[in-house]
Amino acid sequence: MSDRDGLIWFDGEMVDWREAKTHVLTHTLHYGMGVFEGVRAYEAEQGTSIFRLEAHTDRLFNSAKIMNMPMPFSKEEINEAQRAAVRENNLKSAYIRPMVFYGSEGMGLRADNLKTHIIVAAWEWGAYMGEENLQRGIKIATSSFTRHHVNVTMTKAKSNGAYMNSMLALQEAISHGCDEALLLDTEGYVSEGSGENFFMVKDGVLYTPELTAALDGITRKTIIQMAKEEGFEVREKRITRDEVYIADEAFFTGTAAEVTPIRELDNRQIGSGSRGPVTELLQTKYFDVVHGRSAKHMDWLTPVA
Ligand SMILES: Cc1[nH+]cc(COP(=O)(O)O)c(CN[C@@H](CCC(=O)O)C(=O)O)c1O
Repeated sequence: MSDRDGLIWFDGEMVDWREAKTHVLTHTLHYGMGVFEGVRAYEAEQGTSIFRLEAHTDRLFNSAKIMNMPMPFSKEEINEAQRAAVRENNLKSAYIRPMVFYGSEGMGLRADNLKTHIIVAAWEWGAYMGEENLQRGIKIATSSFTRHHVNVTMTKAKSNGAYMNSMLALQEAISHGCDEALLLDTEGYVSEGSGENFFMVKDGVLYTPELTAALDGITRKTIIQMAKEEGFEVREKRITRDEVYIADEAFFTGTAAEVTPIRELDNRQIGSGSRGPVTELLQTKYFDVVHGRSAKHMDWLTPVA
């Protein structure tokens, strides 16, 4: 990722991609206290536009507040930094990574006189789990790793260190021939994927876990609103893994994953074993909105030009 042409926004300046470096004694590198966002810009009718920019920036600031990290720039400055990162790199579509970290001003857990730094990088990043899986659906397995306890890791913050749990779960799933992991919470109920929120469909009703241990996903929020606009009932409830086994459809949502159908969990085929009709309808609606093809929700798109 480090050796490429381009520019990265770093503490208020656009710097050469290869020069956007930090010292090996950077505090966040050692202790993992940092917060980040995953945001997407899409080619749209009205030009390249960032999807739900303000919602992502709000969450970034909320994550920093939860971690008690002072923010040295305003929300408006970070919104503009994301627009600039896409625009200055001449990207037609992009995955955008704002990240807030403590620098090398000190070491140790006391975190005295540390300075908060912010970078915003943007690059081309296609379908998170492959174009073919957007239709075919993915194969997942229940993880042996439990999702964070809500009083151990602050799960409403998108914090750097929380993703060791995600990486361990995803690596385990891949080692067992699966595409993704499904993590249960500390009480054994379905929580979310390593980097996605979870939905299932049963008898025409959409179900998604109560947030508790899961990240308050912006795509989750978007799909819930779109589903209700289409007349579907959406219930947030405690879901058990065996309810997923006998579901009619299941899918993940996330900025990177977008709307990814799930065809199998723990060697049990879900419904038809490929993308279901409700999943397809919501996936199509989602892609129409992010590409500016839908009259609805144009306010969710922020042009970068
Ligand atoms: C744990 C987790 N849960 C749910 C979501 C969905 O949230 P939202 O993007 O607001 O709908 C994400 C985003 N995962 C990001 C990180 C992916 C990565 O590989 O890094 C993302 O999708 O950008 C998570 O990391």
